[in-house]
Amino acid sequence: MKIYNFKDLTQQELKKLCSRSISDDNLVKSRTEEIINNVKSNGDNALLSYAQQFDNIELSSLFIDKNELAKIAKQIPSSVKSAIDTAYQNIHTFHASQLKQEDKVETMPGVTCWREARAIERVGLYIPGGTAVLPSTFLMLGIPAKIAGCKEIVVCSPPQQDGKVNCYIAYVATLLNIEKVYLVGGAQAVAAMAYGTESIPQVYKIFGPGNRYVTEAKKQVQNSVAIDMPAGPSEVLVLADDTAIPSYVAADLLAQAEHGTDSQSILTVTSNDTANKIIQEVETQLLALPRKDIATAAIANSYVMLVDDLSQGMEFSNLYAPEHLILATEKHEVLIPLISNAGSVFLGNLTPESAGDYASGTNHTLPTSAFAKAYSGVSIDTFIKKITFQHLSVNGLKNISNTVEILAEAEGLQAHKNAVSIRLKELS
Ligand SMILES: NC(=O)c1ccc[n+]([C@@H]2O[C@H](COP(=O)([O-])OP(=O)(O)OC[C@H]3O[C@@H](n4cnc5c(N)ncnc54)[C@H](O)[C@@H]3O)[C@@H](O)[C@H]2O)c1
Ligand SMILES: N[C@H](CO)Cc1c[nH]c[nH+]1
Ligand SMILES: [Zn+2]
Repeated sequence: MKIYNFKDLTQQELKKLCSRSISDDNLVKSRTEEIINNVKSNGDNALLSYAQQFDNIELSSLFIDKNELAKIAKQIPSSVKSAIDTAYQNIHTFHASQLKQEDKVETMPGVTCWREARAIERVGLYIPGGTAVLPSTFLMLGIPAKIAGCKEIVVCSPPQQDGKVNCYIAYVATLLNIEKVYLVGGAQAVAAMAYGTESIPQVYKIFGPGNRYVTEAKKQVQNSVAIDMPAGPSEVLVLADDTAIPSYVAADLLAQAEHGTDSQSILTVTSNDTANKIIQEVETQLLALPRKDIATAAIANSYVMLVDDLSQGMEFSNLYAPEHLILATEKHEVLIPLISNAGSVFLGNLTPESAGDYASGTNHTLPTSAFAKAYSGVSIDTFIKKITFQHLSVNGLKNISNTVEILAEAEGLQAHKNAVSIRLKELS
């Protein structure tokens, strides 16, 4: 891993190090555009031919229905079933706690304003399945969608080699009472949910992480459909000092590196000595990983940032705005107020990022590519809209009328003024 020293870098150099751009970004953009246009024009036929091209499978059906999902789900080993059940409970508990009704507010006597939440009626969930099938993502998206009360939940995930989904995905589908899982991956799945095809219903909002094609497609369809956020290749920034445990930090860096060759794991560290111990551990642990090649490529795409102290480390972290921030230090409490940009934060040496990936309860669908500067991770809020309401009593109308009439006149909008005056006249 290349080592940089924060205080030696110019603003321009820091900006470049924080950018997640990759040399073939333009190629991904144009291929994605082509895929979206093809799905728009050719619907299901385009989806079937992409399944052949990208997933090496000739599909006889574009979906698996509820009955078949229930049959496949029975193959799940009991240990995995109970791990999914525990994760389900924790994720459900944390997300259910986010459902809150807001108070009505009287802004002036007789003028009452409030907001009420309504679920987005039709949502589309993308469950990644290219380099690894992620039933955990199905839990992370399906549970809040159900709690929020979304009526129609469309689920897309790439097909397996047998033209079906695996038993973990099928089991989660049965837990969530999902009608169908569509066997479509990549940019084509996003296009299908954005515009609809003969088989796949058009939705109002698309959720879920994915590779660069999926994430680029979500960005490109935004003129027709809402999206949760850009949630692309996984990334982590670990901020470590001399109280960090090198083997733990190395394991955390590798956990995100094994997701994909374009993942990034950044070590921000207060001493050269700790940096070297951690790098050594990364090299050792890497050799034992089954996904060694993927993780090696991601580590080659990563780096170490040396900082003078933890607060300078936080300054860099806020610039980088990581999807995951791990504070590998005993002094994590005092750093919390300094965090301004991060998707999800893991505090202290005993809190591995994998806990949040699977089972602690927080959501693992999080903004990448520095979008943590402006977006939050998925939560109940992502699946609802908030509608504002207002009611004016007689007193309220009298109290507000003068202000509205003067402002309407100032804007030259006579009809706006009339809408108040006509009511006021009736009252006098
Ligand atoms: N940010 C988050 O919250 C979060 C959460 C979980 C996973 N992730 C990320 O999701 C990603 C999952 O990626 P994945 O690839 O394993 O699965 P994926 O399901 O996102 O993508 C697989 C699909 O990509 C398409 N594809 C593959 N190569 C293509 C090409 N050359 N041209 C066009 N389309 C192509 C295929 O249709 C394939 O079915 C990883 O990068 C992981 O780090 C992010
Ligand atoms: N780390 C991923 C989010 O970037 C989520 C995940 C799913 N499975 C394992 N990890
Ligand atoms: Zn992960």
